[in-house]
Amino acid sequence: MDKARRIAVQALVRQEESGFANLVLNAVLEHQDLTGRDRAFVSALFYGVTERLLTLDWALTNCLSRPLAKLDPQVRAILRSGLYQARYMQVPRAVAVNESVSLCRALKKSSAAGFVNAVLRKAVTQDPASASFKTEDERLSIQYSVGLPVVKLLQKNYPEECEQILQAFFETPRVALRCNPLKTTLVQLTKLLEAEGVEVEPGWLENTLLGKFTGSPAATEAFRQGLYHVQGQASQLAAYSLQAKPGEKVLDLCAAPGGKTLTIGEDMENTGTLISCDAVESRLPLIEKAAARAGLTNVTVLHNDASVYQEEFAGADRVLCDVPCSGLGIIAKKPDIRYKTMDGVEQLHELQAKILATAARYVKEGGRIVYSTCTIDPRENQNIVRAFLERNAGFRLVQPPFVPQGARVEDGMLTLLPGKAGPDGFFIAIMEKL
Ligand SMILES: C[S@@+](CC[C@H](N)C(=O)[O-])C[C@H]1O[C@@H](n2cnc3c(N)ncnc32)[C@H](O)[C@@H]1O
Repeated sequence: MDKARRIAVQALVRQEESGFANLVLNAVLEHQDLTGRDRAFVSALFYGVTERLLTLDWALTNCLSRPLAKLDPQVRAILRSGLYQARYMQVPRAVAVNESVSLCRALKKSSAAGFVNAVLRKAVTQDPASASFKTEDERLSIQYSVGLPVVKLLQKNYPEECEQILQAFFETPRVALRCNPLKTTLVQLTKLLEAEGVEVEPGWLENTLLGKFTGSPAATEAFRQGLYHVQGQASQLAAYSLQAKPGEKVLDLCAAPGGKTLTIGEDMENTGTLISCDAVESRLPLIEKAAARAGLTNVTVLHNDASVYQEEFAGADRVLCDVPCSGLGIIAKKPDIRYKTMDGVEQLHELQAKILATAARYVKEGGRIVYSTCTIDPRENQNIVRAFLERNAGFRLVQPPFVPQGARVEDGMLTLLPGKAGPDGFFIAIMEKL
């Protein structure tokens, strides 16, 4: 475990210097010879610290006479990881403190050992739930470890639900799976997964299962055989909302890594034409591999910018615009999003509007567009769709084919709030061309 703690600290230092949590952790773990248990510990500690960063830093700052930012990066990471273990990992306080002190020595920071010991002993007693803050936004930000820009946005748009949403960002739900009806049935898949030790229960939609895995959901024999793919229930609902039929021409304009492409291709019973594109070329093999594993041969994967018109896409029956977005609905899965500044959102709104406007030129009469995001910022959702409909009188909103319990429907537009309607925040609008 000593090695696991050291590697987690190295990953935390690396993350402060650059980049996305998952990329940093994968890079750090790549060349390490660790047992499965140690690997899981590194991952839990690294993601846990990332997830609780503002709370941890608040507690540490209360026990320091100089700014946390001025400390040596390794010492800072040791303090954060020691405090996280004591507060959130059921590691006894004395063990978390002593291991952190030993880590100082192992990382040649012996001069900081006494300091780390003293700060951690004090910091473990700090609790934001019983502390007082200048404003309610500040309390929510520290207690739920979400940056102020995101807290303000949630408070403004969802004053009643804000705290419930923030709480939901800490929850780890069962893994949602989409059964591949081209290769198996739900009954067969259930049996196979249970035989592999996975507990399952039915999900919202006909081919959905919720699984409790002990390891990776991509490590089962059933997964290798392409009998299912992993896809959040809200995401499955977005693909289902397209109601793609066999033999049709369907476009998935922002498709990587391909989750919705698979669901749509299966709904089309592997017939017709499904054009699956993404603007990031390096992500296209993800779609290709997933489609091959699922046994789909009706998918054409293309490198394409969805905001630029392509003549060959015209005459489509259905178009999915699962546009790039701020991702505020999936914070539980991507802890980096907690600390988004929301700078540059206007450019994102422009791109989203352009993709939808371009999609509208592809769809034929009686066909439909699904516009979806994994965010709950109305500026990326309702505002984009309403502005589009104002400019395009030939389209109308269609009621969703399934409304999960707790979801909101406004003029047919569906909003799922985390903790209210499933674990993920999501937006789905279905528009039909008259
Ligand atoms: C929300 S993700 C799509 C998830 C995917 N639909 C799925 O279910 O697996 C958005 C995708 O849009 C892509 N993207 C960003 N800008 C784009 C653009 N201008 N045109 C097409 N794709 C774009 C990103 O690379 C990213 O893969």
